[in-house]
Amino acid sequence: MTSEDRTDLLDVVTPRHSLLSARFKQSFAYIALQSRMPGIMQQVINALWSNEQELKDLHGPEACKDIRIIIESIERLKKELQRDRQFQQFRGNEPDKAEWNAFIMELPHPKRSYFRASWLHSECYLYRRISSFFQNSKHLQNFDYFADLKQEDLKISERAILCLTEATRELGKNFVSFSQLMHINMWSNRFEIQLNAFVFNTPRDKKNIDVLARVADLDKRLLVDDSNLVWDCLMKVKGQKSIIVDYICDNAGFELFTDLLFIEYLVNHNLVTQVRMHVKTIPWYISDVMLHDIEWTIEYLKNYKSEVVSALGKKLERLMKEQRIIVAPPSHFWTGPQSFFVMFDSNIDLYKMLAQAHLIIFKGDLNYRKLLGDYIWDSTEEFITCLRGFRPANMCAMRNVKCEVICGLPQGTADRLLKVDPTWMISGTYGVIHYTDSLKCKCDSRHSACSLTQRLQH
Ligand SMILES: O=P(O)(O)OC[C@H]1O[C@](O)(CO)[C@@H](O)[C@@H]1O
Repeated sequence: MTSEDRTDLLDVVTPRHSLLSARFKQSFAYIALQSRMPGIMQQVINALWSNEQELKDLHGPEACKDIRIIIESIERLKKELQRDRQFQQFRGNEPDKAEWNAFIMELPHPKRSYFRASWLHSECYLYRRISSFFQNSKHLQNFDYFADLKQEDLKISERAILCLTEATRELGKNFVSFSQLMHINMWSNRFEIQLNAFVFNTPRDKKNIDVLARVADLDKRLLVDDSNLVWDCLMKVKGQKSIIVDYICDNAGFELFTDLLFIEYLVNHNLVTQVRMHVKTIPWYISDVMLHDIEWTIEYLKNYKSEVVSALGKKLERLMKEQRIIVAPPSHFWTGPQSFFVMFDSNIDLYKMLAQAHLIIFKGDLNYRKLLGDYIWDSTEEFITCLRGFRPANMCAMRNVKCEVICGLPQGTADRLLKVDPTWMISGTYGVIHYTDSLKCKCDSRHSACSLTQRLQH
C-alpha cells in the first residue's frame, strides 16, 4: 500500500471525544506521521554518519557493520510507515519485549497500523522500534543517537543559563518566587531556542536584567495556573520529616537545566526532603532525559566558565550525593505505549512507588497526553475527570500546548483562541499548570486505583 492508497483515511479534523490518530488527515497526528517521523528517522541516520569515526575508534572497525545494518533497518522502517503496515512483534533481547508484544497482540487488527492506530501507540512504537535496532546490535547498544542534539541545546543556551542562575540565587522562600520559578520551568518546555530568543535577548552587560519579569510577560499565555495550589500542597506538610516529590522529567538540554533549578529551590528551602527524578531508559522523543543526560548536564555546569554557574553545578552534585535529589530506579513504563490510567493494572510497583510521594510533577506534552489518554476531551472538562482514576498522589502537570489534547479551560476560551490563532493547540505558544489533590476524587470509590490509594494512605 502506498500513501496514495490510504483512501479510507478521513479528510477531517480530529472529532471531539475521540483518540488522536493519523486516521484524521487534518490532524497534527497525520502531519507528524506523514512528515515529521521520517525526518526524525533521517536524523538518527545522520547521527550515525557523523559519529562514525568516533564509534569506530571506540569499538573497532566492526562498528561499521552495525552502522550499516541499523541504517538499512531504519530505511525499511520508513517504508513500513509510509505503507501503513501493521506493527510487528519484537524478536530481540530487549528487557521490555514481553510487555510490548502482549500490548501489540491485544490491539484489534484495524488499530494495529501506523495511520489507523491511536497516534500515541504509533509514535511510541516507532521510537521503540528504532531503539530495538541499536539494542540488538553488537556494539551500539548504549549509543544515544539523540545525545548531540540534547547537548547542543544546552550549549546554545549559554546566556540564558547565566542569567537565570544569577537571577535565582537570592530567591526567598515565598509563593511569588516559587511560582516564578515554576513558570520558567513550564515555559522551558516550549521549543527552548525560542524561549532563549524571546527572553534572553538583552546583552549581558546590562547588569540588572530582570529575567524573571521578562518571563512574567509570557504568562499572559498561561491558560491555567494552579501554581498556588501546588504551593498550598507543599505548605500543608511544612516541616514534616519526609516529603517526597516524584518528578517525571521530559526534555534534556535547557529544559532539564530549569528542572534542576526548580528542584534545587525545592530542596534548598526544605519545601521537600527528597526529589526523585524519573527518566527514560532508551532514547525517546528526540530530547527526553536519560540518566547520562543528568550526569552530563551537572558536569557541564560544574565546568562552566562563570563562577556562579559552576557553583550551582557543584551544589547539584552534592545534593545528589546526599540523596536529596535522586534518579528513580529505571522503569520501562515511561517508554511504553500506555496511558497512565492503566498503570495500576499494568505496573503496580511503579504505581505504589508514586503513591509514596507527597506530590508528583509531570513535565511536558507527552506526559500530558498520557495523563489524558491522548483523547479529545471537552476543553472545559476537569483535570481530575480526564485522569480516569489515575491518582497515586497529589499531582501537577505542566506543559506547553503542542497537540490537540487539553482540559480544564474556562468556558469560551478554546473558541476564542481558535478565532485568534487556528494553530493555538500545536504552536507551543500557550501553557497550562494543572493541579489536583489526591483527596479530591469524584470517581466511584470502588475504582481499584482510588481504593488502593486510600489503603496506602490510611
Ligand atoms: O517534549 P514534549 O513536550 O513532551 O513534546 C513532545 C512533542 O512530541 C509530540 O508528541 C509530537 O511528536 C507532540 O505532542 C509534542 O510536540
